[in-house]
Amino acid sequence: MKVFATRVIPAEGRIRMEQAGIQVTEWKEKRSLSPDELADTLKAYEALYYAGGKAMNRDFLNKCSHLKIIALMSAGYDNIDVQAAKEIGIPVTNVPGVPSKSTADVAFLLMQSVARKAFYMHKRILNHEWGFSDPTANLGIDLEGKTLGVWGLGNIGTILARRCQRAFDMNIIYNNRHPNAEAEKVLNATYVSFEELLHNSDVLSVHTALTPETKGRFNKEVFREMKPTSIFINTARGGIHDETALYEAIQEGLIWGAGLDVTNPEPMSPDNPLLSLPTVAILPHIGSATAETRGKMSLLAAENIIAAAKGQPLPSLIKS
Ligand SMILES: NC(=O)c1ccc[n+]([C@@H]2O[C@H](COP(=O)([O-])OP(=O)(O)OC[C@H]3O[C@@H](n4cnc5c(N)ncnc54)[C@H](O)[C@@H]3O)[C@@H](O)[C@H]2O)c1
Ligand SMILES: O=C(O)[C@H](O)CO
Repeated sequence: MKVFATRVIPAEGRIRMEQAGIQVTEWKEKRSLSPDELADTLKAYEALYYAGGKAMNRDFLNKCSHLKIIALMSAGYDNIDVQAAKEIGIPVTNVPGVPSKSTADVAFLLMQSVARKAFYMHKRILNHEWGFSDPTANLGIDLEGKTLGVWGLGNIGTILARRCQRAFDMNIIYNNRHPNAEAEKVLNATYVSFEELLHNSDVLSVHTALTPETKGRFNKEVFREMKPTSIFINTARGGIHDETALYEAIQEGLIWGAGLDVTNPEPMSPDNPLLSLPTVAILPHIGSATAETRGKMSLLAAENIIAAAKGQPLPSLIKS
């Protein structure tokens, strides 16, 4: 089988495929191929190893109906029309659960960074503005004993909740499509309505997928319902919050601050006013970016390709 990868992929995954006799070609340029360029390129391949790039809509998928598999090297699959792929007959796989710990760690990092204005303090040092002696200056917020609200208590939300409970003895509330009895038992978490989540969270962390239902959900009206001392965290997808509304909400004191690993669009413009706020911490979508996790993600995507080549059941086929 001949596989085209949309980026240079971690060696673990590439070597695994090569050992299985699969020929892997990687797109090595920094710019992403346009959908038309990618569709043209794929005429010479039987499988797509998607490690980032442009969104894959029905029109693109129709042009690639010969593919035996599209293997995503991500947990999220909002970048592809899975329903269209199913109708066209292209199986799509992802890497569910593999990036969860590393991504929960980034959410944990962001909430502490916002609570203590860490990114802003770093910028001040670079600007020769170290010298604060006033005991009322530089004040942050303690997280100990506060309430973490998780929107979407799945793989990542559950790990974050456990981290917060162990490190800061935080109380856990959550809202999910369905109550999660197992998590409630392990975390002593309480299921609440979306409105209660907004009203009662000191830190509100978003972990749902980006879907038509979650898109733009965190708008000005929603931020208005949150505590003025609360911290908004999003490591899921930038499309879930409205960035202008988020900026206004912090400026107007509707919430205390925000930590984002995902923005809308990506990359975020360096001129975005959010970047100038002391209680904001923004990272360039690095949730899964550790050597260990990226290696494991690349391996599971490779295993899916190998299974497709052998005509075996795919380890992590997206069914919906
Ligand atoms: N920043 C990163 O690098 C990074 C890494 C991995 C995943 N992600 C993102 O994080 C998301 C979550 O990943 P996960 O592995 O925890 O997924 P998951 O499927 O295990 O958990 C998502 C949870 O959200 C719930 N949910 C979905 N829609 C909802 C809604 N409208 N209201 C309430 N709850 C809803 C689901 O029931 C589920 O419990 C992914 O979809 C992906 O977009 C980001
Ligand atoms: O969904 C994921 O796994 C990450 O966001 C990387 O795309």
